[in-house]
Amino acid sequence: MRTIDIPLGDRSYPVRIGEGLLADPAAWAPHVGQAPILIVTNETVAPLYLPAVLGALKGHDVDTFTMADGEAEKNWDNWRALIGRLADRHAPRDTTLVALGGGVVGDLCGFAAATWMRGIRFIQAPTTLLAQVDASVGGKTAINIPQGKNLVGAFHQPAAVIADTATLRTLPPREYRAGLAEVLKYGAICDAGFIDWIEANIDALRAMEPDALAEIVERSVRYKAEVVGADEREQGVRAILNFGHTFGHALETHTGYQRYLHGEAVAIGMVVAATLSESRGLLAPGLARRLADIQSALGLPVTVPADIDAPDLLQHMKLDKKNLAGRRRLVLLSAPGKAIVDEDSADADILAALNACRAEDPAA
Ligand SMILES: O=C(O)C(=O)C[C@@H](O)[C@H](O)[C@H](O)COP(=O)(O)O
Repeated sequence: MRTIDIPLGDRSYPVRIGEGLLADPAAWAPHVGQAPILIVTNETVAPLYLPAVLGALKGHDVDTFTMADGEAEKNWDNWRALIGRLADRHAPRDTTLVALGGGVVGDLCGFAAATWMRGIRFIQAPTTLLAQVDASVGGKTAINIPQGKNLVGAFHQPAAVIADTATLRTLPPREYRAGLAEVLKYGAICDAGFIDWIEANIDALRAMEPDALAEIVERSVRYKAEVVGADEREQGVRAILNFGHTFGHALETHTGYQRYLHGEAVAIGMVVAATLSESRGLLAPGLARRLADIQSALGLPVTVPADIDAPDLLQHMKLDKKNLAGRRRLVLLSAPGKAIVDEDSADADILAALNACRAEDPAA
């Protein structure tokens, strides 16, 4: 087991990464006391991993809350149902919530933890690649509303992250690929050498080779720990973690959270953001093409579909959380591995970048 600390003063916590952690009582023991535990999970994950977690937590007072699977479930109805369960069970303030699942479960469970009795303890037990490398770390919790992604939420740090890398072996291939988009994001914004590493290891990543998986989870968490440790509440540098997300969130919102997995939308968004960086003259030509080629090789989408109008996406971007004082703020690149926050892209620049990223083959 490897441990990476998220350095946040009295809100610091460990991210524990290893094979078989969910079933290991020793992985849980330091983070759960004698108070009640409510495990939040979904219908896909529950049959696979709930028995192991219940076994590891034997002797504790444990209840479970199981929701349906999918991004569209990160909504008011499930938040209300989860809060209702806590109320029905008279859950005291020392209750621990456990998010057992992907980013949707983690974000919704975290938001319930942030809001029940003004904030209770929770543990992230991420079972998808995307949640292990990104969503479970950093304390962003939220639900989606029809007007926009993650628009209702809170910063609420977990007490620990228990990332069992054995769970990645049961991931549907599409879910796994979606997680790779957030992995590549760290290369684009933090470390050009990581882009090189990913490019050189495409076959190993496609084959889900254990060493390659261990490398991407640990490296990604280290990049995220550094950024979150420097700026917990996104007052500055943390915004770079949003590279590709302004466009990705617009795609997700526009399609009702039904068409794309989050990582897929971010993959398209990263290509658009890199294309815009190049057309604005901020970034030397070539990286947008390179990111698109890597993503295509990893089985990720890279183009804006023909049936989605660029002005509609621009409209959704008005509610992006990075915007300040009526100014749109975008995360762009100035070099491979170097992100900047830009306030000067005009509507016309953005529309041109979106249209430049249309599929060359209209059937694609
Ligand atoms: O942790 C962050 O900060 C991020 O922006 C990471 C993103 O990859 C993640 O999808 C996050 O939940 C998006 O947050 P939002 O503030 O854009 O809703």
